[in-house]
Amino acid sequence: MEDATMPRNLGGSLPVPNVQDLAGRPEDLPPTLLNRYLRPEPTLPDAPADEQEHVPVVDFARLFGQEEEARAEEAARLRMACEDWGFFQVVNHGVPEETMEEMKRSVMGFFALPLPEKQALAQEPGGIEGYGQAFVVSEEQKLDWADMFYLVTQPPSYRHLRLWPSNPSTFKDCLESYSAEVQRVARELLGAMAGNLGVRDPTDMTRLAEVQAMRMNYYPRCPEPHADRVLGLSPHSDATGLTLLLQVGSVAGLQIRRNGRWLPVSPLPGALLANVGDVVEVFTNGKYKSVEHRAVVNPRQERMSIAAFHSGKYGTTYGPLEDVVRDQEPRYRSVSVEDFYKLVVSTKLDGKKIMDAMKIT
Ligand SMILES: O=C(O)CCC(=O)C(=O)O
Ligand SMILES: [Fe+2]
Repeated sequence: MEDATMPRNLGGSLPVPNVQDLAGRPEDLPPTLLNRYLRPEPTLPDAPADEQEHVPVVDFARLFGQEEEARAEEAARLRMACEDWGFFQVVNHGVPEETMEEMKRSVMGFFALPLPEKQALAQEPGGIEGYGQAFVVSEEQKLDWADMFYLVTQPPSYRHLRLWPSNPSTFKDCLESYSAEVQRVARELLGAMAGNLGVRDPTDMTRLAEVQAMRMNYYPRCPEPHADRVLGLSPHSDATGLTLLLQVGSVAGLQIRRNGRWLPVSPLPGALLANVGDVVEVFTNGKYKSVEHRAVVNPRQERMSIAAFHSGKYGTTYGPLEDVVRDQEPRYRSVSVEDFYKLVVSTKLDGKKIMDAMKIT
């Protein structure tokens, strides 16, 4: 059934090879195909190892605890993280460890299934939900060394349960609990941001946690000598309100753009990595900026991650919040959520960043 509430056409992708399958038989990789993954020389350097800063850590339990001083301290850290980094690690978030571990196991179990079983849940043409790829729009563009499995998870009425795997048998229940827990964390964090920003009605911000989608990423190991010239995920900012990312194992791969360099991020055990999305940049009139990030591949080990994207409902509007703009000029346009998703797709097509399209010049 066609559902007016979700961007069903978002990210409709040209067919591309399954990368997990490709990585399993590197001897069959023809040069013309390999060429679609090999990137030109890097334009930004990596941050040298001895100069690497650490993403700020926000203690969720202190931020919402009883002790006033601790709350203020944590709120200040959150403010700094949002203004200066766009990324932060969230610890003591209250998502039960067992729920996180079970989610990781379920995702590992899913990607370990034989290809035909996964392909039974393949994306439909023009749709983003399901197993496949996002945003492949031209034969010329460089491809990511990854497969993904994308599901809309909240609110429950938005779900396309046909695409929810029955194997592993724990997957559905586990996704359901994990999704609700992470949505709670996102909602509370957005509420705390509203407090920091002087937004009088916190629901102006927390409505960005009403819709949730999960992108489960699988990055196969990439055979030498190509690993240095291949990316798992192209540089991008998230076209959502707030993202909460769970890395499945200890293999590193995420890098964020900071001070003109790529800075690797190693998640703390048990932490959720939060990042400000494009919609929060618009809501805050640019006070909090979405930050570009990418995933590199590993020549020896596969890597998986689970990104939970939070955004607003169809039928609402994205634009700078009155309480933030006050006597400033709005620097971003206000658009319907539907039009925002159209921009997401069209700015991908002409390679231009969506924020440029949203900015008032
Ligand atoms: O795999 C990662 O660490 C990053 C994933 C990501 O940025 C995304 O799914 O938008
Ligand atoms: Fe991302």
